Amino acid sequence: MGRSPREEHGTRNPDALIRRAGVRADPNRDQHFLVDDRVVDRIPEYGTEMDFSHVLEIGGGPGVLTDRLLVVADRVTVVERDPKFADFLRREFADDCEDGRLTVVEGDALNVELPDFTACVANLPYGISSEITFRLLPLGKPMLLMFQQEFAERMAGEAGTDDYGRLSVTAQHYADVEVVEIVPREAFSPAPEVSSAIVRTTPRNPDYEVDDEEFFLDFVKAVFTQRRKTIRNAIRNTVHISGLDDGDAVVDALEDPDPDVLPEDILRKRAGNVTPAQFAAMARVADEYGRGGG
Ligand SMILES: C[S@@+](CC[C@H](N)C(=O)[O-])C[C@H]1O[C@@H](n2cnc3c(N)ncnc32)[C@H](O)[C@@H]1O
Repeated sequence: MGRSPREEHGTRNPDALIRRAGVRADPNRDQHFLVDDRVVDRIPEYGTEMDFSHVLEIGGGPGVLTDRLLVVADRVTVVERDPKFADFLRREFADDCEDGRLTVVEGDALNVELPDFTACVANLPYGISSEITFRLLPLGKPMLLMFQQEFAERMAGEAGTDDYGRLSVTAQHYADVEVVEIVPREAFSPAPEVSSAIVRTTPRNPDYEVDDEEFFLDFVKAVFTQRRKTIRNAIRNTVHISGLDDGDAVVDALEDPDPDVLPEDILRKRAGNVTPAQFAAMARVADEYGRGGG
């Protein structure tokens, strides 16, 4: 049928793709391309439970991952900001574009309109890791994303560990987050300064209740800005961030918390030891006693 070279030769070789693209990678524009075939081959394998009918890829570059995604997905939409790479992807995968199996969207992944995708798989531009992740997570789709290792571990961090922080609570509010593979610098060209890690996110409803999501996320952000302080002081000192009208009233209400949802010493704890469910319970109290003059 004269389809893509994939059908005759299997998947495309990363070095050959980069050579054919003929564009020098610019690390200042978050361009670090995967060159280790074994890593690229494993990425979709972490998503065997995912619905790959329409996969979104952010940052296609020379198309190493795009090529693998076209093997496992019915359809792929790739967003690429650099016009030279977007143009290359359209040429290199011309057959897939013509068939409607690949759509190349040229633009900034933070602003473009995203399609109605079923899963997202990407070796992300690290400069926008946080912003793009929090654009995608609320959409409730499963994802396999490559991050800097430290960022990945903070996303997956559990209460009581060094990695646990605002990023852990907010990411895990939307999904279960697992680090599935650490990827060494040498797997990329040019090699980035630090190791990377592949994260799998599986959307879920949290096992706690939040009435006002925006306030909950602001409250978590506020308290973590003072992670070395006790919760008592952190709540009082950060009303300008959490948006509370009366931090003292919240502290008073938490002196004698509901033992079913909060430990009696919650005010003496520090943010790093407070679980997401406990944050949610505190946010409910804060909402009731500390907002709107209530
Ligand atoms: C880390 S590279 C990954 C390339 C390729 N997927 C791979 O694994 O080899 C990130 C890619 O994202 C592109 N990029 C950077 N910022 C972007 C943005 N804001 N929106 C869309 N693409 C972006 C870069 O041009 C680059 O091609």
